[in-house]
Amino acid sequence: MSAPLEIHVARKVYRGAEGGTVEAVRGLDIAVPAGGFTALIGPSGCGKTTSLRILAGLDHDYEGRVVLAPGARIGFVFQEPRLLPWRTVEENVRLVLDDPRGFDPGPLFAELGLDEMARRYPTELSLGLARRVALARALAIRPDVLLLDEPFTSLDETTAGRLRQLVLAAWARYRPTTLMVTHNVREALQLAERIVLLAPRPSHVVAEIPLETPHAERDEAWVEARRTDLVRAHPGLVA
Ligand SMILES: Nc1ncnc2c1ncn2[C@@H]1O[C@H](COP(=O)(O)OP(=O)(O)OP(=O)(O)O)[C@@H](O)[C@H]1O
Repeated sequence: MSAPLEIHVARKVYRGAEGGTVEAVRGLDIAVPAGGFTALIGPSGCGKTTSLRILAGLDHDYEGRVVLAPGARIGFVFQEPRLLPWRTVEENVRLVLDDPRGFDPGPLFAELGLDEMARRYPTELSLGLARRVALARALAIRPDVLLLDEPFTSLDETTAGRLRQLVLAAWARYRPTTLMVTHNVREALQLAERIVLLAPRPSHVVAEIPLETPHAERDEAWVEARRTDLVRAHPGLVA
């Protein structure tokens, strides 16, 4: 199942312990249609993670609103895998489920190349495998909404490429409404149906770029041509 999502943040301010403030977001409005895949790109520190946390209901201290279907299930893949080291891979995934006993990890683990890993502990995994487990944990709840916070950073290009294909395949199969934060324009061009570009802090939307070309037709030449267009159109924001 998919559910549309909207986030409207008039203002989000962080207050430091010593009284200082950081205005992270001002006038941000993003909507993702049900089953869509949107990539969120913006300069470092502009408020992307802040926006995902607000969407996921992890931060209520802001002016604005989030619109989600009642009861929508949200899967969140954080920047770091955040696995419990004293639990096995399978236990880490079961932990987030309402009905862990009714869950058969077989098909999902096979799809993500994790079937040999179920009984391992997170410390035995490479970062790429740990990221796959984090993705499995997010998908296991059959999310209506999938939030991905730079899920491929710090991976070598081969591992990142494989994980991108797994994310794309999972999105195509289950069609959760997906919002992915990334710094990587090529990655956004490969995966998303739309790119939303954010301004430097306090973030707001600068441009929305629809990507209508079918994924199968997005070869390297297409990605490079679109990236060059974006760099020209938004110098300083897209590298
Ligand atoms: N808990 C906090 N307390 C104070 N300031 C914070 C806190 N969390 C984030 N900030 C500040 O708010 C701004 C936005 O942070 P956020 O992590 O959302 O940015 P981001 O776009 O995700 O960054 P990056 O691309 O580097 O991951 C930054 O200037 C950050 O330093």
